[in-house]
Amino acid sequence: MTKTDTSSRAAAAGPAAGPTTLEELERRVTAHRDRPSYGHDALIACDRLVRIFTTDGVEVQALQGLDLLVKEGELMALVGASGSGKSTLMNILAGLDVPTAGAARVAGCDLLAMDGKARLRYRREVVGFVWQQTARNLLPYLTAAQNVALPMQLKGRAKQKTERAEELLAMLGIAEIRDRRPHQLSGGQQQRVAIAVALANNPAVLLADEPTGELDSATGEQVFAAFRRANEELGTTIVIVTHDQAVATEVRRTVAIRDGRTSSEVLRRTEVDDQGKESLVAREYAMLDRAGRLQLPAEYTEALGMEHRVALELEQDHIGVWPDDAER
Ligand SMILES: Nc1ncnc2c1ncn2[C@@H]1O[C@H](COP(=O)(O)OP(=O)(O)OP(=O)(O)O)[C@@H](O)[C@H]1O
Repeated sequence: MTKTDTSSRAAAAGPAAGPTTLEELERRVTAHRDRPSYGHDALIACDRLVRIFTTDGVEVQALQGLDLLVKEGELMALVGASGSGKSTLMNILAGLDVPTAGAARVAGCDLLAMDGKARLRYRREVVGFVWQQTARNLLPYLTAAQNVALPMQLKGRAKQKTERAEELLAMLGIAEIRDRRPHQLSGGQQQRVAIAVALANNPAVLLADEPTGELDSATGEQVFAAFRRANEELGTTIVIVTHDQAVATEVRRTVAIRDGRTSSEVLRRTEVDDQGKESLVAREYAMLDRAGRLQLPAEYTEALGMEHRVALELEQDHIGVWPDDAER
């Protein structure tokens, strides 16, 4: 696609591309200037996030300008092929790693500007996390209730800790295992205790990296139900990285990451037909990044033989993308 190509086609596209008056231009400039900043109302806002790893002189760009907004109270899933950058993003959001460039803000905390003390407070109080490896989430010599109480003790909330630990275990349906140590629990029970631990200090965000990865599907469902419960009862914002199709399709929003960027999103909503029958409707969206770049799904471009150059047409309510017709 060349510039001339786009503008000549756009010029032919009718009213949307019609002549522009000075007033119209001024109005657009003012509207642009007065626009709220990117992600101003989001709880998690990643803006052109870059993470470059250098090992033995070789650079790997794990995140290549990733944009992501998550609203307060959302329960959403992140999916993507191995190596696409999911864990890198989660480690940054968890405050365990620092991005190379870009901006990332979680619950008002600037993840690039925090000093060591602020980072520690962030990890203890603002975010909670649940890892795939069940053993990584819990201390083996403490009981379930003691594991849940520990983060509160570290924060200096020793008084309420026993009561809150029991409340959380009960909410997640595992009150009866409070006095057992991790090795006396099933994988699913361990992950539910891990969720209670992560929720102990009432974090703004709960992050989970493949939390059902080591579990069979029935147990995975129970663990996912515990996340849903936490989201509904406590209003905690939850981001789950998953390969598990069942989890990915159970949430209202699934964001796909490809080559270190968010590439597409599936939104699901419940529709009620004339007979009052409910059904879940899913729609896939492509992501337009802040530089105006769009990743077209490979199966679409391959089906139409689109490779390097495509033709664009601006219409009143959509933009058309056509295979290259320059040589015809
Ligand atoms: N500490 C590191 N040092 C060097 N390269 C790294 C490091 N961590 C991640 N990478 C590289 O960055 C890219 C993204 O890795 P990441 O672990 O974020 O992917 P992922 O989507 O979580 O994959 P998976 O689903 O397999 O866990 C990969 O190419 C990986 O090899």
